[in-house]
Amino acid sequence: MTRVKICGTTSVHDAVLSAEAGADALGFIFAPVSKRLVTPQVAREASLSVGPAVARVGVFLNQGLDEVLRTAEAARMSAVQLHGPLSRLYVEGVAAYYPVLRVVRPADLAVEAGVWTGVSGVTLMLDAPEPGGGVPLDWEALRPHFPPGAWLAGGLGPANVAQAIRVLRPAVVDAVSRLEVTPGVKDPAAVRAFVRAAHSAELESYPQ
Ligand SMILES: O=C(O)c1ccccc1NCC(=O)[C@H](O)[C@H](O)COP(=O)(O)O
Repeated sequence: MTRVKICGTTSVHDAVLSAEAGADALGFIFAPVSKRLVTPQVAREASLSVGPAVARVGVFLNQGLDEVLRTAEAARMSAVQLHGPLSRLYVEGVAAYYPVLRVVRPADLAVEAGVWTGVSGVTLMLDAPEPGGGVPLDWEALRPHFPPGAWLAGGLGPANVAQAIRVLRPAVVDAVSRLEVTPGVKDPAAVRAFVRAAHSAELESYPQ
């Protein structure tokens, strides 16, 4: 079964809502540019409210190593998601402390898949060039380069997630903008429909 990450959690209420809907992971965005920015204090409270079976992913964009590690610790994150043009040394530095999702854009997928495949503690996540923008990717075109075990984001929602899963077979699907009533506030019906659609997607009928 494909697992689900619900990103852009900004309150205890929405953390519990996503967990009760069946989410496997919650994302907390600590990048100051985001409309879904959350404080480490609120993220910590939300993180502790969902129990140990739900992963908590701290999301960062071009932030200093020290800031990433301190924030992830303060917010009780279980993994860290890294966006931006970062050095291999930096990514490996974070991976020494937390499981890392290294986010790559479609144009860089083939090269980055080569760099990170087999590197312990680092998992590839494919996302649109503008994170949190709600724009879907061309899944068919990306299929030859999408590595087993990678995570998928970019314009996913209840209506298209099953098709994305059939084409790319990601380990985890991630979404935010199509699951909100307004940036940072979840739409309960959309969250539930997204988790249901992803968890029940059929893989057999799509040719590999
Ligand atoms: O969503 C944001 O505001 C954001 C800002 C800066 C860095 C990352 C951000 N989001 C990361 C995510 O994991 C989103 O869920 C992912 O980009 C998919 O977003 P969407 O296409 O809106 O579903």
